[in-house]
Amino acid sequence: MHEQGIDQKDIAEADLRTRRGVFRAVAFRDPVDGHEHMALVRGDVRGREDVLVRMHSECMTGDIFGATRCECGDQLGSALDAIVREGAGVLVYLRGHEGRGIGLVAKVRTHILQDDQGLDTVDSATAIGLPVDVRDYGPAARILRHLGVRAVRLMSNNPDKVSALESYGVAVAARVPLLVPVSDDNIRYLTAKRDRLGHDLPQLDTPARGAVVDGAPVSEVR
Ligand SMILES: Nc1nc2c(ncn2[C@@H]2O[C@H](COP(=O)(O)OP(=O)(O)OP(=O)(O)O)[C@@H](O)[C@H]2O)c(=O)[nH]1
Ligand SMILES: [Zn+2]
Repeated sequence: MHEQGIDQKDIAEADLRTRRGVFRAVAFRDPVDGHEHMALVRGDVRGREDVLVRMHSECMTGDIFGATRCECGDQLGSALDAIVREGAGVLVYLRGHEGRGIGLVAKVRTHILQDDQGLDTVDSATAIGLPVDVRDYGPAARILRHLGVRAVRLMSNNPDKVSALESYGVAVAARVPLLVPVSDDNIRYLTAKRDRLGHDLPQLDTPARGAVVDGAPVSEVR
């Protein structure tokens, strides 16, 4: 099968100083989905088989405005901190993933149903005739290949993301939990992800809710 690479005209990179550290910011337009995505790269990742990687799905409410009903904003910060601690790694920020791929307006519609009718994150999507998850991880696989990453340690609590990335030919050496503390605001969302979507969220079981993990690569699974 012919494999589509990223054309030089569709990619540009520069150093980016952030509050969390300095990264190489690699902006690229994906040849398949046409979205502009960004990879933040730290350290030397080319040719390595143990690269700490986060594939982060765009969540405007959580990432930009710090909404507390989901844990996206905390995960974004924790993943960058983990990469800085590690000395090397890649965070791929994936556009077009808003609302697990249904878009921002539709996601906010699901919030209305969650708030007014008590539906969870799964039923609130299907209630408006939309799929629960239509994200494509091809762009992440293509930029990781472009960066010369040979295998990754994937920061995620979602086992499906491991198989999705592997289906694009990127080897996943391990899954690294990226757990944020449970709060009154996010407990409904986290519980639904565990019970309906099969995410591995052990912090929901610990009695000392809120005291757990900060995104450090605590223990690697598989
Ligand atoms: N449809 C919908 N999407 C949501 C909702 N809350 C958050 N999202 C989106 O969910 C995406 C993140 O996916 P999650 O299911 O939280 O987590 P994940 O990426 O599968 O797993 P992790 O790697 O462990 O973070 C982001 O794009 C959010 O915009 C919601 O209530 N409804
Ligand atoms: Zn979110």
